[in-house]
Amino acid sequence: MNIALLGYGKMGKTIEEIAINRGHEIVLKVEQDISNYKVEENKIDVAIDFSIPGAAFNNITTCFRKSIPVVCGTTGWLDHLDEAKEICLKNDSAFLYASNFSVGVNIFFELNKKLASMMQGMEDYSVNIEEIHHTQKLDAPSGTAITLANQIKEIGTHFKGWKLDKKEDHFIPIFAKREENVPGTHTVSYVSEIDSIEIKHTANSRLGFALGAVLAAEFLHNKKGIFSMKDVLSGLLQDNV
Ligand SMILES: NC(=O)c1ccc[n+]([C@@H]2O[C@H](COP(=O)([O-])OP(=O)(O)OC[C@H]3O[C@@H](n4cnc5c(N)ncnc54)[C@H](O)[C@@H]3O)[C@@H](O)[C@H]2O)c1
Ligand SMILES: O=C(O)C1=N[C@H](C(=O)O)CCC1
Repeated sequence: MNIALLGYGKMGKTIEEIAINRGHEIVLKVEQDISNYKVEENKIDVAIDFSIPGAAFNNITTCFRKSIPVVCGTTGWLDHLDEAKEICLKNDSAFLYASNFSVGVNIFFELNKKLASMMQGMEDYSVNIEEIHHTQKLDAPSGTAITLANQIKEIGTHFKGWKLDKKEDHFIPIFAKREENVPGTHTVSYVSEIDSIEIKHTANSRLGFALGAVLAAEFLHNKKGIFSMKDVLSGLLQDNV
């Protein structure tokens, strides 16, 4: 498969390594405004965007208008996600967005939903989310923490949303910490006076994110429409998802 990398930073480089190992070719690397590149000259099968919040929407929709399917992992631009999906469908293209491509985190998402259902009505417990990432990260809270909070909100209907770094009635607090060289750690805690229940995912490197993104690109090749990591992993996480 011919892959375009939109963003060639920490993730772009890790994805390149895995894609080549899996027999794919990187035919384009976009590192600045996409209008400076001759995208159509490269016979791209799938584009993978891990860029910056301010560039993702333009990168992605430029590809849709050229009928190039896009896998996107860039976080911090979700206000425009629905618009991007509309542009994808209008142009008969394909799109797969995930706040986190790691298989382990996608299992963790399912555990989060299960635990949130079990904790419904347990009024002695209050929930909070902590995310820890490296100090270069541009957005806070992480996209993954937002996904976790939205999952809890959908199940615990009394929640109105989430708040960053503060506790407020009817909102799920997300505490964002930045520490050198941390690829990504997420903890969901339910705390009462008597005890605490925690589920935690720790990424030991960026390889899991990158492998998931390449698996998603392989899945999206020759497809049309909007997909999620659940579609990619449905065979793998068979019974319980
Ligand atoms: N979904 C996931 O699984 C997942 C995992 C890791 C990181 N991320 C997200 O991916 C994004 C990138 O992460 P990273 O660690 O590689 O960051 P990074 O800072 O290492 O790399 C970003 C790259 O984008 C480039 N860039 C700047 N402007 C651009 C433009 N207009 N078009 C294309 N590229 C441009 C920069 O030069 C830089 O090299 C972040 O939003 C991060 O949150 C998501
Ligand atoms: O390194 C990052 O930046 C990461 N971003 C994603 C997020 O915001 O959830 C996934 C984890 C790593």
